[in-house]
Amino acid sequence: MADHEDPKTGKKNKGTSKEVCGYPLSIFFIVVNEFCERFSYYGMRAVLVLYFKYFLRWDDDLATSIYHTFVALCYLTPILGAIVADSWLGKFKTIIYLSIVYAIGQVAMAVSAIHDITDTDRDGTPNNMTFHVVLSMVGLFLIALGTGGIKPCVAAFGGDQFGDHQERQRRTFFSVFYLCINGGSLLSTIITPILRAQNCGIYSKQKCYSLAFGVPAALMVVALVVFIVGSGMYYKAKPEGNIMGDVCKCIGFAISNRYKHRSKQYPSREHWMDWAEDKYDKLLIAQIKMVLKVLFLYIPLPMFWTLFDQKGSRWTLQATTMDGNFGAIVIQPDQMQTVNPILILTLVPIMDSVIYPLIKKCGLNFTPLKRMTVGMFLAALAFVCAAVVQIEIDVSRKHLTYFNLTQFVNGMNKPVNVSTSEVVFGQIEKFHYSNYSQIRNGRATFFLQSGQLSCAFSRDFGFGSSYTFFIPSTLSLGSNCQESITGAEDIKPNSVHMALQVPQYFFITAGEVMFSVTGLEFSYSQAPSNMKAVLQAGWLLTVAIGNFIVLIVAEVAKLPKQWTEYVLFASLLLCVCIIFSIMAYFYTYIDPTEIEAKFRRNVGDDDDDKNDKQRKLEMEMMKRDLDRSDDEHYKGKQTKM
Ligand SMILES: N[C@@H](Cc1ccccc1)C(=O)N[C@@H](Cc1ccccc1)C(=O)O
Repeated sequence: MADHEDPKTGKKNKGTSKEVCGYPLSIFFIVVNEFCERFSYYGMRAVLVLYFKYFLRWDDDLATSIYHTFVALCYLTPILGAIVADSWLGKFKTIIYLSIVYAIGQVAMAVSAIHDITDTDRDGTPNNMTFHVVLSMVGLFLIALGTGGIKPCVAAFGGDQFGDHQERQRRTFFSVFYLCINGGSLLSTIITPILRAQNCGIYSKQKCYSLAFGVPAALMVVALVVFIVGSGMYYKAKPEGNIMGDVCKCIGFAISNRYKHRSKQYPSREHWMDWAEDKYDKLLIAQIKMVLKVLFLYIPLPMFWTLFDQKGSRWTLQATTMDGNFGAIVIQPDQMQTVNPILILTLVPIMDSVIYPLIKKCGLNFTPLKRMTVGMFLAALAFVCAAVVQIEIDVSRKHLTYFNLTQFVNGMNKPVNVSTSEVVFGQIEKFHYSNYSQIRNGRATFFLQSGQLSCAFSRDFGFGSSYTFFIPSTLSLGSNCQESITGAEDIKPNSVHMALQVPQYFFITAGEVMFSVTGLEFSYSQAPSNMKAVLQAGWLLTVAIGNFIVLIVAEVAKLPKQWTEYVLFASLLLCVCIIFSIMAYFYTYIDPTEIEAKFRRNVGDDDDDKNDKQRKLEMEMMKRDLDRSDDEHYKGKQTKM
């Protein structure tokens, strides 16, 4: 791509690569890269807990804690990636290097799941579990570093490809980007569990975790290759030195200088950051003000993610107490989560092409911060729906889980062994009964074996039901178990249907579209040019904090009824939403490029005395614009909430 120099800013122009329908061709490679990367991440995550539980043989508590620690790490590492990108390597190289780390991590996970490597006695189970545990932990650490590290860079790098004249296209890009994330995650959350359920192995056949991790690993390699192929077409903004170090030093100097001049004899300055002017460049101070303004606005945001991320935990647990029978198909509780990406794929185009233009036609200025406020409100509404569904479940609930309890009574004059592919009832002595065992809902096949007698029968199980099966005394070699074995329903299945969760999924996803898609673009558009990735990382940090709040609130509140916890979260978000709307009201949108350009121009004009007055005036205006949120001066370009 040929970069052109902007005579005003002195910087390389972007948005000048080959264009297709007004979009830079380079973004095609970026969105395909994101699709493959998200496939890789969500696909691996979908089977991770089961890998811990069934392959590494950890208990539920350990599996859950390591899983959440991994997810939290994935949202903390963006800061690292952003600092490396903005201060040292630039976004392009950071994405390449960290993608390699990421792919190595995925391959390590796939290798760690090959049981044959240490299965020396060839019984189908690994003999050196330490090898598998260590390799998978190393793999997960590399993945967290890779996925988190590149996350703020890819979105910001995509935004960088657009020129100033392509603001509308850039907004559409962030929507398409979000669609790709959800397309990739939807496919992978459907495919990897299917791959896991296959049997594979050299000496003995086991559930194929290596394939379930191997395919995401391959997709990560594809993501990297696609990104490299687009290399010649990208606009690559150069990193501007250790910007984070400069920012910290500048803030530190402003604070200490302000403290040194605390006496009343010194005139006050408009903004506390202005105390850094004695030593630091005005442009850097202006850029720091821009970042601080946005970061201040971020303070209430973690509460949104606190509610959002409970889809995967609380809502899935809620689904386990519901009836997932949809006639032709039976939906498992964890499969309900795919409703989110499905709705995203439908709602993003509807919002972009119908709802937002319609609102605009009605003369309403639906600014990004207004959208985010509405998004928060919708998420709170989703939790009100979840509370109503929970009350419905509590009223009608017969049983606590989506497993069904099943026992056998052996009426034969000899012992019998009963098992399914997942559960072993063990040997039931003659005229005895077995303990209750948990059977998954849906269709289950039981295998009976007693001496020469061997037969099977299948039954459908409703959610949360309990059954007793009678093995008749007449059962003998050649009997048809399907007909001979009778069952009695001790407890009726759950009666509240999983479809009732659809409204809460709808509201939380509509909220996500308004909040998350908009926030992603807002974080990009309001960041100074040299801190785009840093602000993306700040945005992702709100996700990490939101996840910690879930743990804290659930631990501290310890409410006896689940529905009251949902109401508590809805109320908290509603309060936060009101606070955010007030903060947003006082926020003035800025155009960082324009402000930076003016600062640069003024530095360039330094020795031009004729422009001195004009320069001073412009600088004052820009400073005022950054300092005072009620400033209406740049009304054309910069609007309020
Ligand atoms: N809607 C989610 C993807 C998802 C897919 C399957 C189950 C649950 C979620 C999404 O778009 N995620 C984005 C943005 C995001 C959202 C929450 C926390 C961090 C980022 C993503 O980049 O993964």
